[in-house]
Amino acid sequence: MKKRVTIQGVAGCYHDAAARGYFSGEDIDTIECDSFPALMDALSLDASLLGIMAIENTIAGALLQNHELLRMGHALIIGEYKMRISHSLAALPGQDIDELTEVNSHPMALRQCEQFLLRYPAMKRIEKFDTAGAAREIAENKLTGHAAVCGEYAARLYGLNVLASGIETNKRNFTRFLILADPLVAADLKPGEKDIDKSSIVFTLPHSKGALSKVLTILSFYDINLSKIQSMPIIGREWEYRFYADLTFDSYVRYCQAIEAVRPLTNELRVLGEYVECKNEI
Ligand SMILES: O=C(O)C(=O)C[C@]1(C(=O)O)C=C[C@@H](O)C=C1
Repeated sequence: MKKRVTIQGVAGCYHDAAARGYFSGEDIDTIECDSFPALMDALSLDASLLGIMAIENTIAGALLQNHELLRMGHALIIGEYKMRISHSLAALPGQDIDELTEVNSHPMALRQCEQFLLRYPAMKRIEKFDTAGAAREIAENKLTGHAAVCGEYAARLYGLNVLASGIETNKRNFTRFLILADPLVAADLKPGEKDIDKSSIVFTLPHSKGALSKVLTILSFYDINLSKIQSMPIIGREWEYRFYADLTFDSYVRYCQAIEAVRPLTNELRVLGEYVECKNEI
């Protein structure tokens, strides 16, 4: 059966491209959603849907709210995809860069182009729900004076003219996306144990001396590499934090042992998914 993947954004956005990249060789349908919470709602209403969600970018940093959405939702991570993001400035054909008064895009995309945009103070930055959506709106409503920060593919798809390309602050601009599925579907699509080499977990810690250090020491004892750790404040429990960690490892058995060893030292430990690390970084 053809896979249906919910994306944040409209046709031509980076989520669309990442979904097609992850499932390359397969004919998939992408389902448009206008926000990350809407994407999670769509996943919880239809267990047959898959989802794709950006989680961090090498220039703009983590999408913090998406960590919380993952924790609160019931979908599991079944894979990840890292994609090079290259932005263009696109406007209606015939428009000159000096005529532009407004630039529209996804907040993460605007942040990734900060230095380029600083050169054009006359252009007011307006956040939109996605890059391709911003391009489509300009094209459909014939908005002169407006530009979109979007991918070249989106500019072409909606008939806009590219005024500048490669406008991201740093060329090493990558976004990491997570592939999500309902737990029942995840059980079917999940890689075999010998292929799993990455896991994402979330936990809280008691407020005691060395609590985090003890967890990290145990992980290291089991040869688990901590590829990322992100803390988030716990709302309602002032100055307490929740930790999101990505673990990479060679042995699934050792990883399972490590999880059981750290469990008694943590509170509310939850495995958000076990999957194959994406190696297409460069
Ligand atoms: O607006 C888009 O095209 C998206 O897919 C969103 C998004 C994001 O959420 O970070 C995806 C990748 C880029 O980092 C910029 C924007």
